Amino acid sequence: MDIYDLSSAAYKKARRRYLKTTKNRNEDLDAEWTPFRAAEKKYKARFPPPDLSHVLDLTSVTYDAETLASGRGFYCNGVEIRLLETNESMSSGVGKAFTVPRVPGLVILPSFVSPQDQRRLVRWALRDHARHPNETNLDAHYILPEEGLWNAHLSSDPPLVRTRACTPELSNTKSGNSGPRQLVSNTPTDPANFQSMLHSPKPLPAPSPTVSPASPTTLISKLRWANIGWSYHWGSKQYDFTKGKGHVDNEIGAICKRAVSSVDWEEVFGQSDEEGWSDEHWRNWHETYEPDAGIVNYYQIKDTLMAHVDRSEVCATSPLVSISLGNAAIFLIGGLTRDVEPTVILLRSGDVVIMSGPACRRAYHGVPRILEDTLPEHFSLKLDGEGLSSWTSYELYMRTTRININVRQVFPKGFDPGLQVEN
Ligand SMILES: O=C(O)CCC(=O)C(=O)O
Ligand SMILES: [Fe+2]
Repeated sequence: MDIYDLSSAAYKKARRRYLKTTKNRNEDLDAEWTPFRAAEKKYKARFPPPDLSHVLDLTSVTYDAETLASGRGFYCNGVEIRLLETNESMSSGVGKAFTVPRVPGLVILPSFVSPQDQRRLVRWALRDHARHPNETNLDAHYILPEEGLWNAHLSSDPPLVRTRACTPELSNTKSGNSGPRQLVSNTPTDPANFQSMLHSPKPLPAPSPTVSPASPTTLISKLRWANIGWSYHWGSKQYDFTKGKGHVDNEIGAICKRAVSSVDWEEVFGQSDEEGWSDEHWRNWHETYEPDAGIVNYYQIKDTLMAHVDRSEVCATSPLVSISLGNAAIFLIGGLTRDVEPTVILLRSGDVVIMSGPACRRAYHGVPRILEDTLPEHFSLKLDGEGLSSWTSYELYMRTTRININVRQVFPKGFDPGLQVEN
């Protein structure tokens, strides 16, 4: 038949028809997509590269005294924002706090963490935190080295990291029997487990006896998260309080508290007419805020975090503080459903985002894109009082990485979950 002759008119006609219907089908699919999904798709696309002209970039924002005196919001790349702290002269956004009226309760503090502190936090996240007793995504499969994965990776004679399934002496122990956690075994799109959506295009190996021992250097590139404080159970999407209250690093806690107390919450509440905002508890955040849980996310350049809501905390309105380090990211934040068009925000190294109050704490958000080659210069420079050689391996890792330290408060301050917990 003519249709099998690639040069025939019949074939060409059929191909035109096929392309047309496929295009229509794709357009139908696009039409079904929620605004949130459409934005994810747009910013995730490698080609053509996304247009960033509608992305809120607070380090480049400028404003004048007149605008500020008027008390009105002003626009950055089409996104309405308000400045919380007053400043008399024309100034840049660095060192200030901004709100986004479309997302009541969202506060952004550009460059809140100094370059030195950013590097300290990177060291902490890799060397001190991604190791026992803090759970990581790798624990499902591997018995991570006693000295920590990062130290093993740097060692001149790195040990091979053994797998759980291949370790006979552990197979009868409680942890051996409990099997690998569900997180890594879920497919990236499994809605039962949002953190599984933090994925690379090459998914982590499924937990099975066939997982092979690996070098610490290979595993470092597969590190995706490490738990902070109260242990989170990914299968049930609940905190597992029986595991005891894990420690929240003092410096992390201090940065989060400093961020929360640097904000004039009266002003934030005053901008919103949302029901419940006048509640005393929220007004007194700066006094009652005490972070007790969280996660460190380690994104490689092609990783994404799909739309989700962090709803497991008992304190449904207490601030969630999120610190960005390394390469910049596109952060989307919408509303209570995926039908709300998200605001698109560029998060750079050192930026702190606070998600607070009933609307913002239950808003869908996600990270569809890490922007390659956006590691700030201060990650490559020699900083005073810090040995350059010891920093080089961190810089190398960070060239293709974004780290996000995401800190929450599960319980109101002083609340005792009333469990017999092991420490
Ligand atoms: O990486 C980010 O900026 C956000 C991470 C996040 O939303 C989460 O860990 O729940
Ligand atoms: Fe989140």
